[in-house]
Amino acid sequence: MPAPTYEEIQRAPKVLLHDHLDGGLRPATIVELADTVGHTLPSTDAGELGRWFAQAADSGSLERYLETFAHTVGVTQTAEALHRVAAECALDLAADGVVYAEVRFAPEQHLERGLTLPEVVEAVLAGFAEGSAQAAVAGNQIRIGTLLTAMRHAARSMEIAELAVRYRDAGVVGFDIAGAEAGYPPTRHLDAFEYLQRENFHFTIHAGEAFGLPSIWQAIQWCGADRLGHGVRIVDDIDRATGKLGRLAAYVRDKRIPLELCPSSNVQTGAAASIAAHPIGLLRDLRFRVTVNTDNRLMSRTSMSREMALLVDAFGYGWSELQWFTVNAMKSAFIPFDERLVLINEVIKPAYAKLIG
Ligand SMILES: O=c1[nH]cnc2c1ncn2[C@H]1C[C@H](O)[C@@H](CO)O1
Ligand SMILES: [Zn+2]
Repeated sequence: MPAPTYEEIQRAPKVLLHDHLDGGLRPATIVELADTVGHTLPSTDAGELGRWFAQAADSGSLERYLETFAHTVGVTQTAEALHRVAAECALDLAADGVVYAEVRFAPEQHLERGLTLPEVVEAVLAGFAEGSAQAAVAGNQIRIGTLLTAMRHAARSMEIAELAVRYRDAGVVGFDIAGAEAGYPPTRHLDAFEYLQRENFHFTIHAGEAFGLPSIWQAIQWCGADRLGHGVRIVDDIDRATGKLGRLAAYVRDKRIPLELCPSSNVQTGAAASIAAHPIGLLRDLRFRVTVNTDNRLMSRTSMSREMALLVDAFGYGWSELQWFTVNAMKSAFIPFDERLVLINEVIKPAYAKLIG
């Protein structure tokens, strides 16, 4: 059977669990928004700006990669701007064939021009709703769940966790912490995670990206994370020659803890040397609960289709592997079980059955 082409992958239903709203702005939108608020950009040409983000993010260091967000966050400080970028995010994902996405952002980073935390959340939720409705009219059905992120270097995680719970019936399906990992362990935010567990809420934690096993161990065994944002460094607990798992890696696999792997992003921040050398190959072979994600479409100049196409090229994957990643992601989503099943049985499986032939 011939390898899936990029165009075919784009038409296939895909599920995305790890995508940052402020890492996915369209370059042309950044230029327009910057103009209206007087924000200075490295370039006011959309093409050049797009290339600048990718190059600046290609630093080999998470800290330097994160510096590029000053521009996307800088131009999204009003309700109108947040609404617009959320709507465009929904449209862009839907046009790429994503049928279910969880998109995250940090409300505390959008308060510079006087918005309150609830106003930030409401603007984004309204933008996702509008973009999803427009996409449906164009024939691309997408459902978007929102994750609220707290910045791990800051001290607002409890407040953001409460905000997420407050909006749980309005489209917020989970919570996360992000930002520089080294020096900011997950247990710094233990009170927020314990609160969320008492509320029967869901959360993922960025862990095992720029820092290794202690971060993953804390995220799971102290904080109770449902999923791992990246988690790629779990390979440090696996003997690559024999495939023998250490106790933490065995626990992650036994418990079917989903890994939100983001291949291109990991190459940019130095967590993997190349796509071909990315641990996703090993982790899939060992049948961890692997999912494929974009992380930041702007900084990585990527999309769900592109991430999958890169894996097809590097590892020779076919439709059955792409379906496996997609079903894994849908099983691991934070929406209710019955709603996940509907998407798996009525959208994903029928489409891949046709592709597999
Ligand atoms: O891959 C990442 N690791 C840690 N933090 C990240 C990553 N991608 C984006 N962020 C940060 C920068 C954003 O401003 C923030 C909220 O989306 O999350
Ligand atoms: Zn991320």
